[in-house]
Amino acid sequence: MSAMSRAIRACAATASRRNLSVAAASPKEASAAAAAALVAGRRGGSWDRGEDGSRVQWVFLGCPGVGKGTYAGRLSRMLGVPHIATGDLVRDALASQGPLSKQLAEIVNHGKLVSDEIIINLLSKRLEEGEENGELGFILDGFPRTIRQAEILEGVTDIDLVINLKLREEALLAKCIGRRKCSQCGGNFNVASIDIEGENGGPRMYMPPLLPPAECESKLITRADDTEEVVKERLRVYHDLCEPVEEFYRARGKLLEFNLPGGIPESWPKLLQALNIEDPDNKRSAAA
Ligand SMILES: Nc1ncnc2c1ncn2[C@@H]1O[C@H](COP(=O)(O)OP(=O)(O)O)[C@@H](O)[C@H]1O
Repeated sequence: MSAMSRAIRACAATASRRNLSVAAASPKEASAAAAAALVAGRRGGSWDRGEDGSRVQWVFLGCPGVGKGTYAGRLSRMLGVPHIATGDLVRDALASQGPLSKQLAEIVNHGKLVSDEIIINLLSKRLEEGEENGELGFILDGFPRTIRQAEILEGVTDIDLVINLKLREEALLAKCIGRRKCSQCGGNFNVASIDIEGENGGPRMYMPPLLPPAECESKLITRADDTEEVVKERLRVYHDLCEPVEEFYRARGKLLEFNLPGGIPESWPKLLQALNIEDPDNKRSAAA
């Protein structure tokens, strides 16, 4: 049995143990309206884990630097489902110094995609661990990234919704290069200050830096693949290999396109609105 088929079997076994069904028939037509209706009609507008055992099984798509990790992480904490980022799984494997580590460094530090086999193995393992810990549902970030990965996922799970985050290309490179992480507390920051003129009379886009607190300042690290050259290659790879995945889900009526209007304070409430999730900050201020 090939590594790939073992991985598919592992993925399929995980899915069936988790009682996931094979994707139900979905509308054939590409349509943002279909995705919007999907969001609006879902459990009376609530995405909380339902009493019927239904749960969030979402995917985040989007170019490097768009903010998938930030928004997927926030939603995961809000909805109580795990945020599974395949980039993090890859970085953990890289840091582990195991036999895979050297092979991965060669690929990742050149901005290329890891093979479908490796990534599905890492993901299957992560899902199995989650299952052992009683996890339900997931928000996937950075997977699927190829049509083959999307087909495998579609064969073993019923993805509810795919959120495609979009940001103007000029901002993406600056955002990647500006990323910093505190090596001690793990906090994510960004030193880039983005201020771009509006397109065709549209609004100007301002994204202020997200600076670290003083105690983190001397402990900041930059990802090895966040150099200008590697980010440009990652963006190229995204357009070539990952953009067709957007079309894959668009054709199944699962894609919700979301254009980020600016930084987190501006974008987060609008994203919640697009997802038909009540903003807990509004709830709190209404109750006060
Ligand atoms: N689904 C995937 N398929 C193949 N490679 C992946 C996948 N997810 C992550 N990787 C590898 O890990 C790297 C980092 O991923 P990620 O943190 O998601 O970066 P990005 O900021 O480019 O979205 C990618 O450049 C790629 O080498």
